[in-house]
Amino acid sequence: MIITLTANPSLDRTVELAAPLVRGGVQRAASPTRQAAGKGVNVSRVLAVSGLATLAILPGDPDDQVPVRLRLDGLPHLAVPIGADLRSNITLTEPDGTTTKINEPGPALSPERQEQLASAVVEKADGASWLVLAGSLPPGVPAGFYAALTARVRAELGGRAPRIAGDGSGVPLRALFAGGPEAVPDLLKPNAEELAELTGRHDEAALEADPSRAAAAAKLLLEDGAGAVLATLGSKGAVLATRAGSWFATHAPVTARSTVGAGDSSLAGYLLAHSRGAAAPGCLRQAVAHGAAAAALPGTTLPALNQTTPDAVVVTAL
Ligand SMILES: O=P(O)(O)OC[C@@]1(O)O[C@H](CO)[C@@H](O)[C@@H]1O
Repeated sequence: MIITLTANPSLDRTVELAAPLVRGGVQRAASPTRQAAGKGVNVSRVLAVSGLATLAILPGDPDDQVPVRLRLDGLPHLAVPIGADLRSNITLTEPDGTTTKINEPGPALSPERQEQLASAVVEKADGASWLVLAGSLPPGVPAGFYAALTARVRAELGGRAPRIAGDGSGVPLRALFAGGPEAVPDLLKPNAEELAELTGRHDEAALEADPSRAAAAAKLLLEDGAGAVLATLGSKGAVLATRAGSWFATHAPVTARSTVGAGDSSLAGYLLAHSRGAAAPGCLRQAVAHGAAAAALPGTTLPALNQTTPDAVVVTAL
């Protein structure tokens, strides 16, 4: 069982433009779609569609659009009521695959709601194989929320605690490394921008352009205690750094329609392969195959295992 926590879920609204975006103009949308989403929800969706047992934990009232859609979609989830509407995030895609995203802050979570969410996670994580802590934190939630939860899960569950993966950006990820060794995740999944921000090593473009630089930056996070770092590098592929070695993987070119959810799909691909006993290069291969398949799909549409092409991925040791 893989548990995901999305502290700040969203209703993702995607507008596919039939022509390039004209700022200040009026344009007609080709096909608007709405999907219950957020980083952890997306990871759970990819796992579920490929047959892995998963539970998505999130805040949300029973009649909110996000839990309502999750029920209709049949995705196993646990929504902790918060008495407020969840956010709606907007994605604009252009014909050349350019993806523009506008994310709302989300509703504030009171300390009482935060505790309800955290205790639901501790209860459900008991005996799970992985716990994924993913996405931004809504207003009112302290930056150290994921770090404190990681340490609490390990302290309360001891040997029954799952491995913990962190996926997201900015302050909550940095806090994982500031919270002492017991808060550092087993797996971290930054993109190039997040890796640059976390390590202060190079800028995003330099890391995307040069896998060895990305691996060197990822190794700094291993020195800080992370078990493994899966750094996604957009259309270039991804780097996996572990104590046993580092690898770079790249996929044959795909025509991108929307990159939303590509990173979440990569993480899910990694977890799928890991759950099936694959070694590190095999986990990286499936991560990149899932990321590429997601980029070729519209909006926040996410791929099943049989829509991915791991044979089109080349993995090299660094
Ligand atoms: O604002 P956050 O929590 O960082 O990211 C939220 C989000 O952009 O992440 C997913 C894609 O990774 C989308 O489904 C969702 O809208």
